[in-house]
Amino acid sequence: MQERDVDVAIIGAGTAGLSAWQTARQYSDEVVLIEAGEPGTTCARVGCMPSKLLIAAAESAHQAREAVGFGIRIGDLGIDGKAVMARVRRQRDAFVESVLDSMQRIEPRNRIKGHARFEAPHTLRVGDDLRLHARTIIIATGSRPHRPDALHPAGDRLVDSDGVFEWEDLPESVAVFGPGIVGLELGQALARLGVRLRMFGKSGSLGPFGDQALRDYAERAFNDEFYLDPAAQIETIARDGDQVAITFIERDSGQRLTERFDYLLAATGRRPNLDRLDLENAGLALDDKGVPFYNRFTMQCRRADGEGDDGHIFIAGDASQELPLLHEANQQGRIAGHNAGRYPERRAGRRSTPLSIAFTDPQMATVGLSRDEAADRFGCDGVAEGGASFEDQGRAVVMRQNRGLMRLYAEHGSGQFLGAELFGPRVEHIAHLLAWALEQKMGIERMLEMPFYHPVLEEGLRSALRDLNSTLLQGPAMTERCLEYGPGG
Ligand SMILES: Cc1cc2nc3c(=O)[nH]c(=O)nc-3n(C[C@H](O)[C@H](O)[C@H](O)COP(=O)(O)OP(=O)(O)OC[C@H]3O[C@@H](n4cnc5c(N)ncnc54)[C@H](O)[C@@H]3O)c2cc1C
Ligand SMILES: NC(=O)c1ccc[n+]([C@@H]2O[C@H](COP(=O)([O-])OP(=O)(O)OC[C@H]3O[C@@H](n4cnc5c(N)ncnc54)[C@H](O)[C@@H]3O)[C@@H](O)[C@H]2O)c1
Repeated sequence: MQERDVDVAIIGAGTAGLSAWQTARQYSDEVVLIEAGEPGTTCARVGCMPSKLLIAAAESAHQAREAVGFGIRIGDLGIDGKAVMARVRRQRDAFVESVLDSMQRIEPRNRIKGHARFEAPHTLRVGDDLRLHARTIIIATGSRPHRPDALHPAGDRLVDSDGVFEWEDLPESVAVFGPGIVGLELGQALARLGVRLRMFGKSGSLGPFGDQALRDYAERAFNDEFYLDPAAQIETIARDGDQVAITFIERDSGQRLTERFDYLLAATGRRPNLDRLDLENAGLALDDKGVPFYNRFTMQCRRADGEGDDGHIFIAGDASQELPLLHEANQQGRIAGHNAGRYPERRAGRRSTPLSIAFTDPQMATVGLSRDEAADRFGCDGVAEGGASFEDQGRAVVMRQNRGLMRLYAEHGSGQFLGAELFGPRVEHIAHLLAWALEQKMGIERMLEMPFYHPVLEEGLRSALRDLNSTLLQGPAMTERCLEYGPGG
């Protein structure tokens, strides 16, 4: 058994692990990055990038179909599934390659291949042949798709998001289980690429929305394109020839139907990769799901033997189960890297405004506090709500993308902006403006003083802000758009 002493050992070479390495390396030459699987990060291999590549192809098909609404005839639409998947995989490989290139900056002796697990609080066993003694350790092991037992009867026809990007051709049909962000992004893209699709959820949840009005609106909008039942009644799932047969109660007719699909796509959430780390040897306090308690400003895990969070083990990225998003993994990795590098000194890192965007059409986004979180913090009477529809918004009408709704929350009295849920065309941009406004701690009146061009989608945001301002009793209600701001403004 080879033994080695290091200053910082980072488990997992994903986005969080790489950003942790980059920062911890500023403090020591002895910072090792351990990777058990294929390097290249979840984001580039099976996450953000390949999913957006599939969505881009689907958008193109959708625009071609929609062109007729502008008086433009394109003729018969042909979708070459093999070519679509070839481009997805080719571009995906290029993104992975760029990550691998940047990893070359890490000295080979500090890149360790193998599965790491704890033998003791300061000792990691990597594979069969290496034992590492580390002054500090960062857990950046990411997450993996969860496949509930109920879906296992689908056998080898059961895939998850990792499997989709290995397809060499588009299937004829897919049943998607889970209308979360992964299910909606991939499901809508597949439907737009001509795949026969049904989407089944459980308990009524839909994407990231907490606001019932947005959930209802989004459910209707998606159902215009493909079958979606967020609270589905599934009776049986069985392997049938080369397919999977699903018996379910159809949402509107109440009929019992049995349909066959090429694949059952499990988009039923993700679980942190903490179960094979032998965390019981790490001396950490764990919650009932086995996730370490940690301080979100230092990313320092709490020791099992005390109340404090002053241990030498840190956590970052999807493994922390806080907000499984790329920019969060990056930020958490940076904080963990700095604190592990300069341990035992520690500093609180900066955590930015919560921001999440689903690349569906219309897009879904959440910023800052949800309505329930705002009510918990300020009391129900302390929170004002306002909103606007995209249905009559000028620029959205021009583009034939006038579907969607915005809900904004602010604090009564101060007029402080608190958060928003958005469903609408390209709301990724409005979500960023709102996140930046939150970072600046802006009030609704000040946000209304910002410039708004004409005609742009952001004028819809102005309508929502006006509505919220009048609920706050800080300004007049919006009466008629055109009179004040020009058509649709
Ligand atoms: C389909 C999909 C689409 C997504 N789209 C977006 C998006 O558009 N925008 C966005 O912000 N986020 C998106 N995400 C989420 C985003 O990809 C993740 O939040 C992010 O990649 C997490 O990074 P990470 O470093 O925590 O984990 P990872 O990149 O998964 O890295 C963890 C690494 O640890 C390794 N590892 C695990 N256990 C061990 C061990 N014991 N020993 C050694 N190595 C180990 C793993 O092999 C892995 O390489 C998407 C996710 C999915 C699945
Ligand atoms: N655009 C993005 O930023 C993006 C894209 C994809 C993923 N992500 C990240 O990945 C995380 C995981 O996404 P996800 O969609 O896999 O998980 P999720 O937890 O958001 O959604 C899972 C969905 O599956 C449903 N579900 C659970 N068990 C089920 C069952 N047996 N049958 C039917 N439905 C079931 C849940 O009710 C929920 O609606 C997200 O929270 C997000 O942070 C981000």
